Amino acid sequence: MIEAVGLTKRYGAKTAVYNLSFQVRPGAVTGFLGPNGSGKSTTMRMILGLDEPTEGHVTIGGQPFRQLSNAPRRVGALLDAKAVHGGRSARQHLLCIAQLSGIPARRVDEVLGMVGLQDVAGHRSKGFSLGMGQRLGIAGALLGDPEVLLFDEPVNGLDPEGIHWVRNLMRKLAAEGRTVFVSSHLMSEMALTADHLIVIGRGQLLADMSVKDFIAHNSAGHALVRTPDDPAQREKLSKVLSGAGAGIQPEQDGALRVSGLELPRISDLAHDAGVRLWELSPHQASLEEAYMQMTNSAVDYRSAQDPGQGFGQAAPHGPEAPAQSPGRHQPPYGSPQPVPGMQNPYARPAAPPPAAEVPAALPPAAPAPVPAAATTPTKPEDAV
Ligand SMILES: Nc1ncnc2c1ncn2[C@@H]1O[C@H](COP(=O)(O)OP(=O)(O)OP(=O)(O)O)[C@@H](O)[C@H]1O
Repeated sequence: MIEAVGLTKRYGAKTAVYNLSFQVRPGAVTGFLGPNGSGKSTTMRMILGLDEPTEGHVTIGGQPFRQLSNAPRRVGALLDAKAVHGGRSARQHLLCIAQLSGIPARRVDEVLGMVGLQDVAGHRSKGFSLGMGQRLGIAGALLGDPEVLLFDEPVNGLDPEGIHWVRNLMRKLAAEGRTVFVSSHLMSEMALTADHLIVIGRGQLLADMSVKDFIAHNSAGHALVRTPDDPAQREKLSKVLSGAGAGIQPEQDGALRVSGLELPRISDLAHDAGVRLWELSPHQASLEEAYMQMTNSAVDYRSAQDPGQGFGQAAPHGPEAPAQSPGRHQPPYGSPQPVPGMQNPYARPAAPPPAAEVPAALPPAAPAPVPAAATTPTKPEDAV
């Protein structure tokens, strides 16, 4: 098991990770999610003893990585697939690691076979594609047959077959009882791969729960309502539903996105108003929508022209949905539910501040405010 307690990392004035506490348990794939620059790699480096925490600590099996006996056989990691001597062949690269770690040379051919690189084992890695490089990195992580595995963006650059293969590999490793911690930007992929999620934004913990609970707690479910193609009918229904407390958002195809009311109530109100419905369907937010909703204010680097802007946002009209009864899994067509015991430091305030403003809920020692997020598509350090 990996356990982080109050993990904080500051680089000068920049707080990359702030007060992170979580556990990564064996026998499951735990997805590590967060927008660019949210502190995922920094956290993984601290787990692996490559960076010293400013505050807090992190252990693997109860001990800091650097104090583990026989660490290469207990922990395997893929952090940066490009960190390979390009002049060496795949086999030579893995042999070097094996020799340094006291791992028998025969294991090299085993892992080359496991990742599908056996036919190019003698080729120099500088000629490898991005996907082949990822496979070589994964082979390096598997070399010591470790019980704890960390993968930073393992599907980066892989084709669909490769992504499918990584998914199955992660699940197989977890089924064998290993601790598997995987960071990814691909939400849809995490939905298929991970059992549990740890989500961070600007270095802080946003969620630590099962994939199922994450969607249920963070999705703003809504109903799609379609009337006959008559603006007067649509207008009439909008007024009636708004009057009953619903949030209404017109869709481009003429349908209405209705939040805050149960489907039967929408149906009854439409019937009482004499408006016929051609469609009344529930919409369950996907993991991607739930994630976008949660991290929306925690995105450091956003394109100035975001075609997905507005995606997953709360409906602009009407009051918030009434509080849901505890224990319900699916919020019925309302706003995201607060997660018990979990504070979202980036929760959207009632009147959203300008993009570059610091969210009001941020604690004093939180990461520094982000400069001009809406116009800075690249990391500040990239410009140096
Ligand atoms: N050595 C460093 N010196 C200064 N700042 C750093 C250093 N390493 C990371 N940072 C900053 O800390 C923050 C977190 O970076 P980190 O690479 O951990 O994020 P990430 O979630 O892995 O991002 P990405 O998904 O883009 O890889 C970023 O703002 C980054 O610029």
